Amino acid sequence: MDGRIGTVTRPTLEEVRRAPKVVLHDHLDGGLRPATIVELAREIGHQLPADDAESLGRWFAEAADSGSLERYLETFDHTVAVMQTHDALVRVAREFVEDLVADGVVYAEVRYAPEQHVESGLTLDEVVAAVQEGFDAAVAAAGGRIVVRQLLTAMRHAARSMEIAELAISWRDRGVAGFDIAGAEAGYPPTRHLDAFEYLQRENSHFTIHAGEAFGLPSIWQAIQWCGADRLGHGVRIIDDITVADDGQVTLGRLAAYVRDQRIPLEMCPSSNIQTGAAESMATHPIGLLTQLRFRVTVNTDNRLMSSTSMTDEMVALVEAFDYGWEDLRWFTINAMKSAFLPFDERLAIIDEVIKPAYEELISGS
Ligand SMILES: O=c1[nH]cnc2c1ncn2[C@H]1C[C@H](O)[C@@H](CO)O1
Ligand SMILES: [Zn+2]
Repeated sequence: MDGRIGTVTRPTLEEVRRAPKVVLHDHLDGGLRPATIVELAREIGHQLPADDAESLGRWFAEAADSGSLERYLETFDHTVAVMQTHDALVRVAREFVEDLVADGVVYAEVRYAPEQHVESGLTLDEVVAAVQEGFDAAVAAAGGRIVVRQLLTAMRHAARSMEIAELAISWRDRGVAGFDIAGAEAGYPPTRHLDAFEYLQRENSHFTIHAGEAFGLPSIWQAIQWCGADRLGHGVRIIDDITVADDGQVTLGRLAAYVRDQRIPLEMCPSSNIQTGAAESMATHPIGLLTQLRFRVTVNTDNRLMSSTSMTDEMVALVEAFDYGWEDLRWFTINAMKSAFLPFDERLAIIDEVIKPAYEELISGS
């Protein structure tokens, strides 16, 4: 494919890979290299559903393609199992960032739940330190081509969110930019963790909440209006508060209007949504309408291993589904950088010095 459709030039896979990209929603335990899982599992005697890297990669993609968030989440048992020691965490974190660099990502917020990595005796603090060590090594090796921050996730079915929020604050100047809750959404509303969110607000910290993925508007409403989320993880179901009449007239309900008016960032993860049943297909994914309505849409991978994807692949899939061009990809990228949990001057520097000049060149050359 040479990228030309009629007279319009479509961004090609290789061009998109070279373009600077920003990811705000990418799980550390959802982005291991299959070959690394095989090696680490062998070291600790963990039984995997496949023995070689290629079949294991395929197994993850197929098992995660289940149409249900709960079943999708079961696949993490195998990644979390091999991430229980200092050395394993350092390695996984280092390789994760190496893969982001190779994919052209210039800024990443990487999340995981420290409470899931203490089975072999590491403390929560040691878990965060090991991940940071891996990130630092890969960032140094990349020579400044990427900036990476951790987001600490608490599992919504568990009861350790306050502890994890305190951990995020204790690491706030050492690589941790914020907090999140994840896991099964139905039955576990965000308000269960209100004390943690209120604590973070009092600390002038930042957090995002997985909401509006496997459950609808009440989850989004609670995340924003009760818990004070800065961003929404997924947020796809905000579409339930938008009506499009036969004549194309669009009406926003009060919650959708609030999300758009307040420029609340939506961390959209199209491929993941198709696997968990939150969206039917790329072509019908709500990201199309939400982009058209100028919500603050960002594009993310969620779990590169389970969705067998990358930032480049997500962008290219959107280009193919919605005929997006460079201006659209730049808009997604700047939206994401504006929404990062990084100080304003640092966000601006990446937008002005890295993102804009690169897209300017891509746009003028297309
Ligand atoms: O998309 C998701 N929704 C809810 N939970 C998720 C999603 N992707 C990953 N997780 C869970 C499984 C991981 O073990 C955990 C921490 O990264 O977060
Ligand atoms: Zn997620």
